[in-house]
Amino acid sequence: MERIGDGSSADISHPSTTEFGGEVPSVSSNLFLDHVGEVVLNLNSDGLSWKPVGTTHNDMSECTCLGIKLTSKVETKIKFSNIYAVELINGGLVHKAVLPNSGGCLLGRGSKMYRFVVHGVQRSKTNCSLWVLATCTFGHTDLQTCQVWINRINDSINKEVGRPKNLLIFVNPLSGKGKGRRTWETVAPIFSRAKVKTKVTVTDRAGHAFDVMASITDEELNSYNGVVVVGGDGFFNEILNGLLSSRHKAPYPPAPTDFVHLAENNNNVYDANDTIPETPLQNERDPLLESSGPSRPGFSTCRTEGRSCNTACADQDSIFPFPNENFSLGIIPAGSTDAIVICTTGARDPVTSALDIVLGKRVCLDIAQVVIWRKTSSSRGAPSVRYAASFAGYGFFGDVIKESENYRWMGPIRYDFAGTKVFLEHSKYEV
Ligand SMILES: Nc1ncnc2c1ncn2[C@@H]1O[C@H](COP(=O)(O)OP(=O)(O)OP(=O)(O)O)[C@@H](O)[C@H]1O
Repeated sequence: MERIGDGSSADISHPSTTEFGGEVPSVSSNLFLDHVGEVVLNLNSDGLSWKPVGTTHNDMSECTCLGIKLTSKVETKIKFSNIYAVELINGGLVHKAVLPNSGGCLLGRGSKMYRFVVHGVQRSKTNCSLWVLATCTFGHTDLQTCQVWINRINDSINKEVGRPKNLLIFVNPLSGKGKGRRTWETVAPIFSRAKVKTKVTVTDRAGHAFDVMASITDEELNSYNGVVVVGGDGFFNEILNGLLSSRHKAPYPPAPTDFVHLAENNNNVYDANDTIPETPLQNERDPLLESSGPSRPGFSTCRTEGRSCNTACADQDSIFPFPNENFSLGIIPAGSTDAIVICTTGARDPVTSALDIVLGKRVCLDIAQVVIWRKTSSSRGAPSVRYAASFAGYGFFGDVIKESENYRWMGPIRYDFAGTKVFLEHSKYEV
């Protein structure tokens, strides 16, 4: 056990480090906790815990830190997996504590303190799918003590696996009712606090993000830990298609029989499995493309040892040359429907999504591949391929989406309006 402090009366310490079998040595100090008073703060391999000092059985008044009700006798804990940042803030007076130990030995009344904030998350009490921000401010009269704590906490959170360091962000300013940019401005401080580098592109037209994703080199893409979409389902699918269109290689499914007949009549028989060229890795099993699902072309849910991931994982029949195992896709909801976010996080909350991303929380995502065979003899060559993460529409649904674009100014209600209009047109669709 290592004691960090300046040797003030309450901080009398015999600096020592307890280290078991290479584990993170636990550290302990007396610090001042905003709104609580003097506490003994401990750091161990799992996280932080603290307990108020100098209280008696009668001192059972309550206060709140990290949104948790504290009584003077209760030890409070937060795991490193739920901490995303720690930072030194301007010195100044700590808030007068609620607990009677506020006038403890660490601090004379009105003393100036150096302070650091631990930024964490916790589940909302009213909706367990939501993260809420939770902060805790610790103080000490000695700057060096604060700095040592900041470094120790940073060392520990940097060891958390799967957290991104560098992200490519696309913002659709017209998402929903034009709230993409505002949504990004709301969550951007979470990324900067967590020291995640971001390269932000605000699109200037439909198809802009597709073009960037389709043309970016694998080398550049792999300098990022993932792509984050600030927008709705349509925008996410656009980026997904840009990402996969030139990178996902897999045999096509068999062509429909009517297509084959029609093609034969035109003396133009295509072999549906006459697949996409340039698949040099076809038979080489990429160690990053583990799958637990049945062998079929395309993407499937995957599980890696002891955890799930939301990186699109291809089966052995398909090639998805991503050297970066941790490459992930993220969405911060700003759209009209946001079905993908609701399905993957259980909530439609930009802050929850941003926190999931900086904390490296992942979930698998199935991707559907839609192959559109062309029927004209002039269209020999690869069929048209699309990818979808939430749904693929044809006929009535396709018409509704197309029509709804004329009423984007209405916001989400445009789908109801366009749906009614297209329904009343009473079109027929061949399937
Ligand atoms: N700058 C832009 N100007 C016009 N259209 C854009 C721009 N950027 C992206 N788009 C297009 O806007 C379409 C819809 O965007 P998005 O999915 O973000 O919002 P939404 O349609 O309101 O939400 P949802 O898809 O959840 O219903 C996307 O298909 C995308 O191609």
